Amino acid sequence: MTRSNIIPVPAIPMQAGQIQTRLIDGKAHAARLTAEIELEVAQLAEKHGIVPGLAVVLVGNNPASEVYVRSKIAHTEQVGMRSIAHILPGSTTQQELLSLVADLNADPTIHGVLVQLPLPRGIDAALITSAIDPAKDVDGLGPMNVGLTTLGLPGLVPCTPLGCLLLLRGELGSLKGLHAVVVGKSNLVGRPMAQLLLQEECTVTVCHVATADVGALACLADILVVATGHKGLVRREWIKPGATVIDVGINRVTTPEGRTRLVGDVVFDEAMGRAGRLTPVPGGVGPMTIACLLRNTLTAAQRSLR
Ligand SMILES: Nc1nc2c(c(=O)[nH]1)N[C@@H](CN(C=O)c1ccc(C(=O)N[C@@H](CCC(=O)O)C(=O)O)cc1)CN2
Ligand SMILES: [Mg+2]
Repeated sequence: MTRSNIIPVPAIPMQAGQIQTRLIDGKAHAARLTAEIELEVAQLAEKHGIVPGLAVVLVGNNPASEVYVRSKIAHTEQVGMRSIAHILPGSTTQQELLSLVADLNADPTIHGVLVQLPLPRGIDAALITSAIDPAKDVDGLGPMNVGLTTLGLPGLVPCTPLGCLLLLRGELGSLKGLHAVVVGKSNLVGRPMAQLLLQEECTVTVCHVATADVGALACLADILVVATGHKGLVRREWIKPGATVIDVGINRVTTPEGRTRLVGDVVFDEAMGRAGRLTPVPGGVGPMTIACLLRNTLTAAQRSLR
């Protein structure tokens, strides 16, 4: 290369004390994981003649859930697994749903069962997730898998926190001794996330809606995981310079031009130049949720051979 074909790149002005934030590419991490899964699915078919089967149950017509379910089905089939969709009307009763779950539990061609959340009013989500056979509970949300995750024993780990953990391990290596602050205590993300980080020998602080000064705790974190569903919650001062920030929030906002776009719980522009590493929304945690669902479905099928 001669000097003449080096195109000068305009310098991006960095303020004093600013950090060059590395964006965590969730799509790339998920693509690597998915490629491994695809190989293992082929091996399972070749050696044992088994094709993992995933039953996806959607009740009602929540537009976001419809998108996620379509995406789950498409990704399942892309890696060579089978997916069986049960799309039920919003009028479905709890008893009808329990009866479907019982049928899926008894079906030997189904290795994974998931019921998309949220469920319509009148259906007790905890009752439904508890009814899924723990060996097929690929969302890891039933009491047996929650218990196994808490004890650090091999079960099925909830997809979003597992995805966050794989991103953190992939980016940072060992997490031992790091201070992790988890903001949010949902069954889907916050609680299992805290347990997984504890398993990695992090020092874990969990903040939630009743925590007095979340910012004062958040800014002590080497790893900050935010899963609250409140857009704009995490401002620059909440982030310790150089911290790794995992933004699990997915909030739909309308731009002044009338378009819808997704934002996280972290004010992205303020986190840039402050965090050491940051997951974008979209393209951060979301793709890993789907990849981990595939991982859990494959694991459930592999374990069914034992
Ligand atoms: N039974 C379950 N219900 C729900 C879960 C779950 O893990 N199990 N998680 C969420 C929704 N969810 C999967 O179900 C999910 C959310 C987001 C994404 C994702 O890929 N997001 C993209 C953006 C996609 C978009 O444009 O909307 C991203 O962040 O890049 C995947 C899965 C609640 N319910
Ligand atoms: Mg994301």
